[in-house]
Amino acid sequence: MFLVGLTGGIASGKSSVLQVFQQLGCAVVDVDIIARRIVQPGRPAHRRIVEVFGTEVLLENGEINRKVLGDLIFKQPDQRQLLNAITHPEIHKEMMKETFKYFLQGHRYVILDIPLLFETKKLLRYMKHTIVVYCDRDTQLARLMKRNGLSLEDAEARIQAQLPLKDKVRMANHVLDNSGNWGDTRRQAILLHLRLERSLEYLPLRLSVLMGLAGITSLLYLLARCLLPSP
Ligand SMILES: CC(C)(COP(=O)(O)OP(=O)(O)OC[C@H]1O[C@@H](n2cnc3c(N)ncnc32)[C@H](O)[C@@H]1O)[C@@H](O)C(=O)NCCC(=O)NCCS
Ligand SMILES: Nc1ncnc2c1ncn2[C@@H]1O[C@H](COP(=O)(O)OP(=O)(O)OP(=O)(O)O)[C@@H](O)[C@H]1O
Repeated sequence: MFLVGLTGGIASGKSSVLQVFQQLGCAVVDVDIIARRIVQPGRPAHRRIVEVFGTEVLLENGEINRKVLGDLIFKQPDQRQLLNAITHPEIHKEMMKETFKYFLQGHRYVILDIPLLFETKKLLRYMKHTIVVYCDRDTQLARLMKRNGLSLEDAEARIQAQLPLKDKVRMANHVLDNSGNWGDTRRQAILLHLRLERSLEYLPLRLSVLMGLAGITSLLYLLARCLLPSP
């Protein structure tokens, strides 16, 4: 089994693209969903968040007030680091569990949507392929403001909290341009899926060619030893 890391910028279209892969039958892991699960009341990360950030970041029902915590951490890098230090180890544990479950189910590869794949770099070494979902900055800003109902200032703060998307494009093996209409992005994702599948077929083929070559070499060696007179 191999792993494919899907990443991009905030609101660049990662979740939408992940859904396409899921519809095509791929095993997918969505880190944003895991990040929401591990901060539910009663979980260790929830307790740590309240200890560090206080009860001001809670809703009346005890759940995390994501708007308040978001406004805090996207504007203050030191606060963001504190939150990352609490949540990331828990997120990684859950990610590994979900990926292992897919491995046991016999999936040959898993696509993981990891927003901070290139920022934290920790998980990069496990990825055979990396995909960046890109869109130009104005489109990203407009989609983020619309989806989250954010002001220009708040949306810009969220984009600034991550590496520039253009840098991520340079680091990726595959890039999906989601600046245009959704149909176009969907087509790009389907084509990439076919390429990934082909690379899977290629692997066993390459392995059998190598094993065949090794077999022929050993055979020739044995023949040479039998036929040639010993010194
Ligand atoms: C700050 C929180 C409460 C804001 O919640 P909100 O519902 O508004 O956003 P959501 O969780 O849907 O995340 C939306 C996007 O924000 C970006 N983002 C989230 N956390 C971070 C972070 N710590 N640093 C930079 N970008 C981030 C990602 O692109 C993510 O896809 C939440 O994002 C959170 O708990 N973040 C810490 C966990 C984390 O690092 N998640 C990112 C995946 S590793
Ligand atoms: N090609 C497109 N045309 C128009 N709207 C789009 C397109 N792609 C995505 N969107 C919209 O842009 C918003 C962001 O998309 P999406 O949630 O998939 O991004 P994301 O990268 O997963 O975001 P986040 O980083 O916050 O998790 C959504 O409201 C989505 O419906």
